[in-house]
Amino acid sequence: MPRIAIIGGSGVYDPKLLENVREETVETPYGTVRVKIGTYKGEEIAFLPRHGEKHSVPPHKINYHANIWALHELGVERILATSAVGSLNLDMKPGDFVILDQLMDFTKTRHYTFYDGEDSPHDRKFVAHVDFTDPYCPELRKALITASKELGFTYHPTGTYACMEGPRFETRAEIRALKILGADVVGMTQCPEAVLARELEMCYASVAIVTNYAAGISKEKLTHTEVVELMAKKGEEIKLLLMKAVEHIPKERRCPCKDALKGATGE
Ligand SMILES: O=P(O)(O)O[C@H]1O[C@H](CO)[C@@H](O)[C@H]1O
Ligand SMILES: Nc1nc2[nH]cnc2c(=O)[nH]1
Repeated sequence: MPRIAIIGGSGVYDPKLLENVREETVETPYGTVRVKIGTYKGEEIAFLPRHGEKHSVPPHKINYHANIWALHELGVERILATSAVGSLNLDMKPGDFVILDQLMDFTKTRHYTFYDGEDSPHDRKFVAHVDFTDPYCPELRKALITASKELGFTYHPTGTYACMEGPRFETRAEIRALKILGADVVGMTQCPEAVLARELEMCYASVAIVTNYAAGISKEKLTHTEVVELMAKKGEEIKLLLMKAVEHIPKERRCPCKDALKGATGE
């Protein structure tokens, strides 16, 4: 049973980092999910490409609920995710790794919780308001930071991610506003993926890979081609980083994630 999962974002579509890969189909109250499961140094790891293996699912159409619920069903406790981002911070250049520590949600049409009371399509029909002060697991962030350091990669130990609805890229004015609000990088997938993991008391952290400067900062037109091309170039490093990070994940969970529902339901 995999304790750890990797969710691959743009450019990270296959579990080439794993051996003896099999596929499991998981039925969830939100739909069916196919999850690859393999091993790395004897540790079972689940892998899920959030946009599908052929990048056929746009960010606003990803079934985040089914994905996170399926990983929970498989017994996953810890999720490491990649996300390709635009940078608003000149110190965070294309090719840099950013170990996210904060996020702001500017998405518009998404469904943000598992806890819809009586409308919930499962037996968790209670109301829950989870703490999200620190949206990323401190233990997983530490593992990603240690791995980045050990591998000698150019990385930033903190970064604030602004999640936009997409699928379009931002306007110049939107990036100007996000900069004032303190965003370092911008993407389209961390919300609701991060909070859904927290709602099921799973640890979640994301390593953002800067693929471009954001609209109005970049001198060039923004293209998804540029994003995928840079992610392909960084493929080997991303694989090394994720695997090294897995080696640093403590067996014992001593983080607040595992008790996220304590106090959240008013009980
Ligand atoms: O966040 P990931 O899945 O890496 O994808 C990023 O890349 C796409 C834009 O090129 C958007 O989906 C954005 O969120
Ligand atoms: N929203 C958004 N997502 C991205 N993913 C990679 N680059 C970008 C960007 O500039 N904006």
